Amino acid sequence: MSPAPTFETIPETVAAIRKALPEGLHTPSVGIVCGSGLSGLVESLRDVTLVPYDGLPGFAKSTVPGHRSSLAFGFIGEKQAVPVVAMLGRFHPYEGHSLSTVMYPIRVMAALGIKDIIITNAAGALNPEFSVGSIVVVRDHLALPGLSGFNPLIGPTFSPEVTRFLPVSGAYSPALRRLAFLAAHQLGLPSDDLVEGTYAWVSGPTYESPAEGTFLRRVGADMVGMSTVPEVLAARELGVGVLVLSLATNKVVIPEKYRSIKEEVAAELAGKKIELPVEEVVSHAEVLEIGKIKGDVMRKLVAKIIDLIPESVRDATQP
Ligand SMILES: O=P(O)(O)O[C@@H]1C[C@H](O)[C@@H](CO)O1
Ligand SMILES: Nc1nc2[nH]cnc2c(=O)[nH]1
Repeated sequence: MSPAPTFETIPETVAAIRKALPEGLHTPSVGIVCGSGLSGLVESLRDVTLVPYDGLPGFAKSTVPGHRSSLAFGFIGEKQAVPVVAMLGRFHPYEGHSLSTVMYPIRVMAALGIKDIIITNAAGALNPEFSVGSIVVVRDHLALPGLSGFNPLIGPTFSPEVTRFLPVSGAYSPALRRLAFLAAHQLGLPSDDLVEGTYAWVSGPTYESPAEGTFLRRVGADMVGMSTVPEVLAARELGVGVLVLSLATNKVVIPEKYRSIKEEVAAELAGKKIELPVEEVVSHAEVLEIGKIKGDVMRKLVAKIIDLIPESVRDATQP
């Protein structure tokens, strides 16, 4: 595991990034995090400058297929040219990265000047009403590792300026969530394409057992994934407005009734013909495939949302 970066290295990282950038991109106002298979969001950017993570103090390398390892700086928007920075690839604790490493790029983007951040991820749908391909505007989270002793903010506070006790009841900006639905309307997306829900953060890298899926659904989660919440906390700690868009790449297996091998054997011994159920298995390849199929919709949505953020909001710290 790379040594956990601290706030002391931020100025050094910011200086290294700015050195690689043309003048107009030194202070991006919106950050984007591209989830698994969603690095194509970068195609909305104009006049792109890529800054590889390699060589940036405090940055690690993403080891997950579907995650590149670069920051992309550029402009987005039809109405206005909004300077943005996108993370093409994120860090996950299951890769062996410390939680400080996972949060570090968010803290660097805040130091560069972002006022809002749009965090995307690929996640499993627990809510039976959601379809594969639905985009979920996250309204709340269940931080399972946080509740069990691995809150990303445990330890010395990141800097002397941030609060020790961060409230998270309003972490997901209602103003930005509203813009997401307005943007979907303006793009003419079918109403079922964009839904609202609660994201459960688990450590991974295993997908959920049927009992775990059942448990998470019963305690109120609509989606489950292995990222995002540490990034949300890091952003909120620094007053950055947060919007999370979760792409439902698969349905989590939640059995109505467990298959009974005992009953199957009894039926077989009694000479009865039985129909064996098809076993559903989630795979990262399937996750990436849905990312590819829905990537263009996600890209247009993110670009439209950024276009709709009024300058007054981008220039002020979100409530
Ligand atoms: O980085 P995200 O949260 O988009 O990636 C999800 C969670 C795991 O990293 C991976 C599992 O398929 O996709
Ligand atoms: N934990 C978890 N993460 C995912 N990322 C994409 N799909 C899934 C899933 O089903 N479970």
